[in-house]
Amino acid sequence: MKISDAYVIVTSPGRNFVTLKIVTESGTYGIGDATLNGREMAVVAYLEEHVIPALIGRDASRIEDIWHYLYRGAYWRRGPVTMAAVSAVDLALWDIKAKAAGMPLYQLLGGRSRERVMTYAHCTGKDIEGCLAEVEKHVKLGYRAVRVQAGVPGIPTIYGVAKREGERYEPADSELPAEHVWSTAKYLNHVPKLFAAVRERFGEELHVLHDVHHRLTPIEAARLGKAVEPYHLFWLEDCVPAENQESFRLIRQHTTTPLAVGEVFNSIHDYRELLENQWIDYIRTPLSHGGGITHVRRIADLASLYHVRTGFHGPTDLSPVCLGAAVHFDTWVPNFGIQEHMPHTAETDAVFPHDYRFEDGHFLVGEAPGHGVDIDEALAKQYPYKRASLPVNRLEDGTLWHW
Ligand SMILES: O=C(O)C(=O)C[C@H](O)[C@H](O)CO
Ligand SMILES: [Mg+2]
Repeated sequence: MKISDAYVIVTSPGRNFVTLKIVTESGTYGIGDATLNGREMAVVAYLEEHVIPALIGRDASRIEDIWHYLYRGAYWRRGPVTMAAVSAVDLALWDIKAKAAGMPLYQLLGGRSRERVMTYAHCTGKDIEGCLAEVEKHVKLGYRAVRVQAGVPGIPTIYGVAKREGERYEPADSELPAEHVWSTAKYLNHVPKLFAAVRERFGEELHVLHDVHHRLTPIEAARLGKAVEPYHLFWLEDCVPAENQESFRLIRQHTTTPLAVGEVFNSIHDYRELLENQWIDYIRTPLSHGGGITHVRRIADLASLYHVRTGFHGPTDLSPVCLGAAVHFDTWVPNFGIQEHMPHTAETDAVFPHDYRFEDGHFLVGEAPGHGVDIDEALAKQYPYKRASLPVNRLEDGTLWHW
């Protein structure tokens, strides 16, 4: 099982994706997602300059040892670029191990814990009516859970809302960062009205989620959590920037709205106080940013001690490789909660053939050995990399804020 070759494939079938391919002497190969939205080429450089040369000749079956070699052995630990690279190696090695065992990945992890994986869709509108129309569309498609984000009067562009009605939301929409304007007061006054309208139109059964995208202070987040309690959200996501884990103590003291955190985390250490103090309800770190299966399953196990469940990040800026591996993980992990689902474009799906399926608001895992996702390298070459950046956010007086 010696690693004989490894290389990076960058492709942009509608948006940029970075894929690591690891090949063994026997010809068995695995692929991992190394995409970090807006910072793709930083991960490519880290992989090509520092990781791949050290992988050649190693035993691909020693996943645990290679993980520690890349994490502990690097001296410069953690951080999104490093951990995206480590994650890609880990996902590719689990793919190889499962293929060598002739098993779908979920079997290797411990087998099925459920028949299907509940997903949530993004529903966005420039105003409440537009958003309700999107919810209606997604309920008809079979979704049991929807994330709702609507434009706020007086704020020209806002996180999570598509530029045109009916289009998909794409955050990395310009070569250099676009500048958005933010008003906490306008937002806080508007959001409860959105949820009141959703409950009135769709009743009590639909699971409803919302992403604050790190924009509030702890006391503002506490106010929002309390204000939306009557609409019993499935979760309120990233209500404050979480570098200071202690912030969640205050939020938790004020509200029973469930809290989800962690799409920008990349280590179990980012979660320790949040979990041990039972300040959150869902962990969001995707396999392609949190150190792959080897590390994220440790986070999930720690979370399970505190009744915390998984709700992995699943925007279009994670490739089908990450999503495919996530569907295996979600099928196995005992403390599964929900899986985010933003459908990829047809071009992306063609570059990454896969055997996971979407049906009736759920993902169904495939039975092919490995994680079930491949890359068509010839097709990938037809879509060259294009620089794209995430926006920045400023308060109305010009102060730089959290995007
Ligand atoms: O899907 C979500 O919950 C997000 O917050 C999406 C992020 O904005 C996106 O992944 C940034 O690259
Ligand atoms: Mg989010």
